Amino acid sequence: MTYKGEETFRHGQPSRLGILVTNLGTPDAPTTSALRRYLAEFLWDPRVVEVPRPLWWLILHGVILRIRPSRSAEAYRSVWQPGGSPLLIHTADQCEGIRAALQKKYGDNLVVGFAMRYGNPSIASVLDQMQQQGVRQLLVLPLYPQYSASTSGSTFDAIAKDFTRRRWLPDFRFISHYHDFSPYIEAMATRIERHWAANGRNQKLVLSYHGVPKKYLLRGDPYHCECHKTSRLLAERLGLSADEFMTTFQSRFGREEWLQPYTDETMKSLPGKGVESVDVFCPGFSSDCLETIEEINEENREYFTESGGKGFAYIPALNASEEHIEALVALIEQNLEGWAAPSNDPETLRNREQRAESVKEQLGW
Ligand SMILES: C=CC1=C(C)c2cc3[nH]c(cc4nc(cc5[nH]c(cc1n2)c(C)c5CCC(=O)O)C(CCC(=O)O)=C4C)c(C)c3C=C
Ligand SMILES: [Fe+2]
Ligand SMILES: [Fe+2]
Repeated sequence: MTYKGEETFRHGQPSRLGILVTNLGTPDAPTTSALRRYLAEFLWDPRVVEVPRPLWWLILHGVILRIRPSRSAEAYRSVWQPGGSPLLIHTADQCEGIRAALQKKYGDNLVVGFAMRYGNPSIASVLDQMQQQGVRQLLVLPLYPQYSASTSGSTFDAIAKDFTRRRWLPDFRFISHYHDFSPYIEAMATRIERHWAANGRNQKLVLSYHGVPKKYLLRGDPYHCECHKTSRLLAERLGLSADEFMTTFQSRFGREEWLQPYTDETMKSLPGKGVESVDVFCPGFSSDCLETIEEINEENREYFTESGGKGFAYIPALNASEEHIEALVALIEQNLEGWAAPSNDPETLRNREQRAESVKEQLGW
């Protein structure tokens, strides 16, 4: 076994602080073959589907990967933009926003990159680049406000797996969640209030989160609890009473029970309960993506209006908005505490190189 390292290492090389922003990942193209590749990687992750491997392999390869890729490709085609998948575009913009804000303060001794848990750019490729840039202190921020083993936990696994192949590991910090971080709550409240000021306010605010199987909650995953806490803090900040907002769970996958209430069933039943208009916001999605643009703003809008609902407004995700970037930068800075950006002034680097050379000379190397 040879570990990855840099044979050309020089002591006078700058060392840097790295911020790695990650998200879930998205297919490379809205085609059946690209979706098969993406879904095969995503759905084989044991953090995502907790079914015994041999049985799951048969179901995944025998059934799911034969049917789902072409259906999902069609859905992705409806949201695809000239620059690619919305999730990728927003994540790249967020990374740029964070980089601009942090480099203004810390200079280029701090580097910011983004990677995807599944697909491209891969975590391994971005960590390679960071190693070449001399990153010796690494902070990882998965853009999942609420912790779930299937998302944040899985991202940690991917980093840890990458580290098993490296010789020189950096100092390492990992932000596993930020569901109650007040600048994040404030950014969402600003977004919603601005929407209300421009478009008026509907009868109920529905806060829809991606679901997970109910058994994950029963096995100890804090995701459900963190979603409800985010909703409570947001509602408190907006001054909403209990009947003015609700929390629902979307994107069910497979046949078992997932977290309830389901967003789609809620949209079908609300008009019959006297709720004629809704605003929908998705606090768990840091970027708009297939699950918000197509599933909420197209599918669920249709369920609501076909069931007699009159007004349906989708409030876009935080994306690369100024208030979101500010919140993420505040989160990063809080987690950088005690990590001074390294000093890479030319004189320090020259001195370091000279000291190393004199040690080598003494040893006759
Ligand atoms: C935000 C948190 C997310 C959690 C929790 C989550 C759990 C989860 N997801 C699946 C299955 C699928 N999810 C899909 C898309 C998707 N999921 C998230 C986020 C969370 N998933 C995002 C941001 C996206 C969109 C990606 C994009 O490219 O826009 C898909 C793929 C689409 C499809 O074929 O429907 C699947 C499949 C499971 C099983 C799960 C929890 C166990
Ligand atoms: Fe998902
Ligand atoms: Fe979906």
